[in-house]
Amino acid sequence: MTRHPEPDPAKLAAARAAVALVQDGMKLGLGTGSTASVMVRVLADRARAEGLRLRCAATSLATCELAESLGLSIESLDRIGWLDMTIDGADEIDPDLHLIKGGGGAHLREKIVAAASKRMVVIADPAKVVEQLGVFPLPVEVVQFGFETTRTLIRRALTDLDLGDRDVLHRLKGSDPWVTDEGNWILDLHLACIPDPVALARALSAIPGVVEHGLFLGMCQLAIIGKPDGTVICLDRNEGLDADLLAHEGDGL
Ligand SMILES: O=C[C@H](O)[C@H](O)[C@H](O)COP(=O)(O)O
Repeated sequence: MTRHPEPDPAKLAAARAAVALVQDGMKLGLGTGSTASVMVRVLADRARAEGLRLRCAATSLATCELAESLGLSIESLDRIGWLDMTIDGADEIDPDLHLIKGGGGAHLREKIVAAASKRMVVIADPAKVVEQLGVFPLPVEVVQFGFETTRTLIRRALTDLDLGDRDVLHRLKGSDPWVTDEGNWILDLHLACIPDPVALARALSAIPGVVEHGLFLGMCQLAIIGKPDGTVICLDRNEGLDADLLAHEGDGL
């Protein structure tokens, strides 16, 4: 039997709290990434132990493979239809619960699944909580055709938004382009800060070769931040971020 390393306690705490929200009969979206993988394991354990009848859609081939290997049955999103809840990770979370996602290149499918869900719950460790988005490079999925043209149009958009002359880097896997589950490439925008995420999202979406960017604005209703001591802080979009959490940001809590 394959042994898996002990999960990070903060991620595990967040995953357990999110899985506690799952009810029998629910239709679920399963996110992608290291935190979402912990959640899939916790979910599979609970589903097995309690005999939960769940219908799940995966946000990536990797999550699909993991979930099925643990006994969760995965169906296509279109077959399931609208979902009760999606549980996913994030690369950055700001005080309005706006997110940067796509560090693992899955943000296109993740956004489609989140848009099909009544509720998007994000799970993360404290390092993901920021006062302003943008330190994490913003992933943008682009079609391969006209790649350099699209990159130039993105650079122009950044200049128009006064974001300066920033690196717009082609994501690689070794020396080859990173290819998404949908067969596209990714540009990582090293912006340092994003003062107006709404304006940037609008500008990027208007560029023809852009398939999807990693800004998730107004999609997440609840963020569950796990702490290394096993406790969690829940951040509801309507209530804003916990001041203590922001004060501890960066020092590992
Ligand atoms: O493309 C990947 C996803 O958006 C992930 O949910 C995000 O990158 C967070 O991943 P992790 O939990 O591994 O930090």
